[in-house]
Amino acid sequence: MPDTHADAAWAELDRLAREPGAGAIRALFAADPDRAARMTHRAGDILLDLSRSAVSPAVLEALLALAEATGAPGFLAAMARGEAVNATERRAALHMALRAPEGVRMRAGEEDASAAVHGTLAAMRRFTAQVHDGTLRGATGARFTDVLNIGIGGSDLGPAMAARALWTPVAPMRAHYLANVDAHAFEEIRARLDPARTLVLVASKTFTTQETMANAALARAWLAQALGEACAGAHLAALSTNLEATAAFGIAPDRVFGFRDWVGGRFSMWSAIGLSLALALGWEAFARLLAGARMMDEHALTAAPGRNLPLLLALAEVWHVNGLGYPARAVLPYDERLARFPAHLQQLEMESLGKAVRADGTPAPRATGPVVFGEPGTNAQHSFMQLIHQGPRPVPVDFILVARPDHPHAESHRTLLANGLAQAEALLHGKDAAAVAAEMRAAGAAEAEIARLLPHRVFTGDRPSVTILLPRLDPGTLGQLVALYEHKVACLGALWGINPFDQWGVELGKQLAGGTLAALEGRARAKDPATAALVAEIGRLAAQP
Ligand SMILES: O=P(O)(O)OC[C@H]1O[C@H](O)[C@H](O)[C@@H](O)[C@@H]1O
Repeated sequence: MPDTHADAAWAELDRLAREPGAGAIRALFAADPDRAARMTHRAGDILLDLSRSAVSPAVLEALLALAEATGAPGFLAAMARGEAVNATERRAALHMALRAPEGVRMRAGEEDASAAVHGTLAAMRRFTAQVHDGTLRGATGARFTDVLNIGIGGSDLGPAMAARALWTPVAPMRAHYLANVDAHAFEEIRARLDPARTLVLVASKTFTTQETMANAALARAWLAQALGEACAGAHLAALSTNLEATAAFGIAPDRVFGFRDWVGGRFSMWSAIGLSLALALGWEAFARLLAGARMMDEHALTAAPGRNLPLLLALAEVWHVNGLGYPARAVLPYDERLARFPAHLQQLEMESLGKAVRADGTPAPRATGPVVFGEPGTNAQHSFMQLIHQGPRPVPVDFILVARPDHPHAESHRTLLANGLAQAEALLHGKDAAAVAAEMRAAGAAEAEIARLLPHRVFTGDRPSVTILLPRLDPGTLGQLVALYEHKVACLGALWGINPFDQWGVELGKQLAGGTLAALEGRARAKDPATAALVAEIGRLAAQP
C-alpha cells in the first residue's frame, strides 16, 4: 500500500543523502560546538551519545518525520496493548508484560497476560527458594550447586549472556549453558559437573528443537547412568510453551515453567527461560533485571520521539544503513563481563531484521537489517578494528562503556576506558596526510620513506559510532541495556515496515537437515550433488582408523 506520508519522508532522506558531505561528522562538530551535549540523551541509568553518528540536525529532523510517518512510536504502543503486531504469525509480541509489575495489567488479545506472567513468576520464585534453601535436593540428598540450561537460540543466548555478565563467586549457584548439538560441548560441560549436584533445565519454547531434544536426551541418560533411571526426574525441569511435549519427555508438571507464544525466543530471557538466572544469581538479582527492563519499557512508551533512546538509536541506524549505505555494524562492549552481549544482539537484531519482504508481503524497497557482529574491547582492537579504521567502507560501531568496575584495579579500568574512548575519537578524526608526514618527519624518516608509507598510514576519519555509558554493570543496568536494544529492533521493524517478530528464514535448513541425516545414515541419497559428494567423502574419512 503506498503511503505518501512515509514516501515523502524517505524522499527527503534520499535527498539529504545525495548532498555533498552527507556522511561527514567532523563538520557537524565544527558547525555546532554543543553537538556532544545536544546529541546526548539519558534514560534511567543509561547515557546514549549519538554525537559521533553521522546524523546532522537536518537529517534528524527528516528521520523524526519518518518515525512519525511510519508510526514507529505507535508500533511500541500497539505492542504494549497486546495487538497482533507479529502479523505473519497472528500473535502479540508482549515481552513487555514479562517485566510489568503486578499493578500493571496487560492483555494479549483476549488473554490476561499479566495473570499468566505473575503466576509463572511466583512458581519460579518458589522453586528457586526451595532449591536454594535445600528443600529441593538431588536424588542422593545432595544440594544442587550447579544449574545446566539446555537450549539454543533465544533459549540460550539471553540467559547465557546475562549469567556471564552478572555472576560473581558469591552467587548462590553456578550456571552452565549447553546449546550446540555437537556433543563435544556436552562432553566438555559434563566433565565439570557432578550429576548428584546438577539441576538440568530443558529450555525450549517449542520443545521440538532438534539440538535441544538431542542434548536433553544425552543429559537425561547421563543422570540416569549416574543416579539410576528412577532418579533422573528429580534433576530435571522444563521451560517451555509446549506442555504436552514436556509431559511426553517425562518431566513432572510441577517441574514445568511455562510461557506463552506471544513471547518470541529472542525476547524470552525475562520469562521462564530466565530460570537459570534466578537460580544462579538469586531471585533479587532476577527481579532487578526485570525492573531494569521495565524502566526502559516505560521510557520507550512515554518519552517524546526526540528524546526516546531506542527510537533515536533506530533512527541513527536508518541513516547509516539507508542514507549512507553502510551494511554492517559492530558492537564493542568495553567490559569483559559483556563478552556474550554481541552474540545476544546478533540473534536479537539479525533474526528480527534480516528480512527483505515487508509485513504486507511486498518486497522491501530499501536495505533492512545490517550485519551485526562484535567482541569485547580491547580484544576487538587487536582483531577486526583494522577494517573499521581503514577498510573500504565505514562500519558504524556501538561502544558500550561502564564507568565503575566491580574490581579494585582502578588503573586497569582507566586503561580499558581510555582505549574505548580513543577508538571512537580515532574513527571520527582519522589522521590526514599532513599529520602522518609531520609525525614521520619528527621521528626522523626520510622523505622517500614518508612518500612510500603515506597512503598506508592515512585514516579517512568520519567513521560513525555511538557510545552507551552505564554507571556500573548490575542487574538493573543490564535489564535497561537489553530492553533498549529490544525496543530499537521493534522501532526498526516499524521504520522499515518489516515484521521483526517472525523468523521464517531459519526453517529451510532445518527441513533439509532431515534429508541430509538420512543420507549420512545411508538410508537415502542426497539430492544435491555437492552434498552427495561430501557425504561420500565424510563416510570414507570416518571409516578410516
Ligand atoms: O526455544 P526453541 O523453541 O527451542 O527455539 C530455539 C530457537 O530456534 C529457532 O530455530 C529460532 O531460530 C530461534 O528464534 C529460537 O530461539
